[in-house]
Amino acid sequence: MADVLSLSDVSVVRNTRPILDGVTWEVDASQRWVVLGPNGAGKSTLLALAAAQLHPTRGTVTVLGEQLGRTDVFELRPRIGFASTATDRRIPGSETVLDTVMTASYAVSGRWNESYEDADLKRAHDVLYDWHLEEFAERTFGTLSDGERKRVQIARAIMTDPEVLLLDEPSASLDLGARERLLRSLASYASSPYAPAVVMVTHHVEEIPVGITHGMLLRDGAVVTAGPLAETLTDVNLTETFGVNLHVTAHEDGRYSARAT
Ligand SMILES: Nc1ncnc2c1ncn2[C@@H]1O[C@H](COP(=O)(O)OP(=O)(O)OP(=O)(O)O)[C@@H](O)[C@H]1O
Repeated sequence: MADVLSLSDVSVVRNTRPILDGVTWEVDASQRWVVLGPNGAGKSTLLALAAAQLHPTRGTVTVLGEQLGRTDVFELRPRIGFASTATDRRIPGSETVLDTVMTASYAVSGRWNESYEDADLKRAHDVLYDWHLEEFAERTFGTLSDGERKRVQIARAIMTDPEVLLLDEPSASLDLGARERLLRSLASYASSPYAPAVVMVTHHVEEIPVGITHGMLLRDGAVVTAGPLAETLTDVNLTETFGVNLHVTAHEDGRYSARAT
């Protein structure tokens, strides 16, 4: 069994409709995955299962060796780094960037009465430095641009040294410069031998950072294909996934682009 994520014939049904349908997937600690698919394909639902935020209707989901439904998710969640639009909404706008990142140690949003260790403070400053956020440490989260907020969310997700990092559309809504800077930071993170397994969701092959090793293409809640990235990102697979004739180009620097034919 894969040591990070293992899904066996998993379905999630809402209003009698399967929004994930018979998904089987294994993720190892050494792998960095991208999940691609059109709007409504079920990507965020898949990530919510991996983040132990959701239980499957059918099938089994094992996260970091713990089977959902048979484990205390409140003990499991601190081992998972998760950044998504939903986690963004939970961060109070009045919180400083430093506190936003540091409160991750206590799996809370919003500083209250926790007492922080010096080690937490040092770790938070190190993470802010790595994600080019030092100058924002005392700024409040609500005053940041979209790109800065995305970086803070990722910094918060990795503050606790998670065993798996899950990122839902980390570069959505960013301008070109902010997207490229973020992709460079993600590539540098993903290429570290000390980084945990990474799973990121995106709509665009242009948003896949260098260093991603595996890909899953999802359409209508079902896996079109999954495996090593270069084998997954083919014209035929992308065309089937997105429902338009697509041509994908693998660039020499490890990035991808795609356009309709
Ligand atoms: N609680 C729910 N009740 C009913 N339908 C839901 C629920 N949650 C999600 N869905 C539906 O399930 C489908 C998959 O949603 P999901 O957010 O996982 O897709 P996605 O691939 O992440 O989409 P997007 O790219 O647009 O963010 C969508 O059609 C969505 O409307």
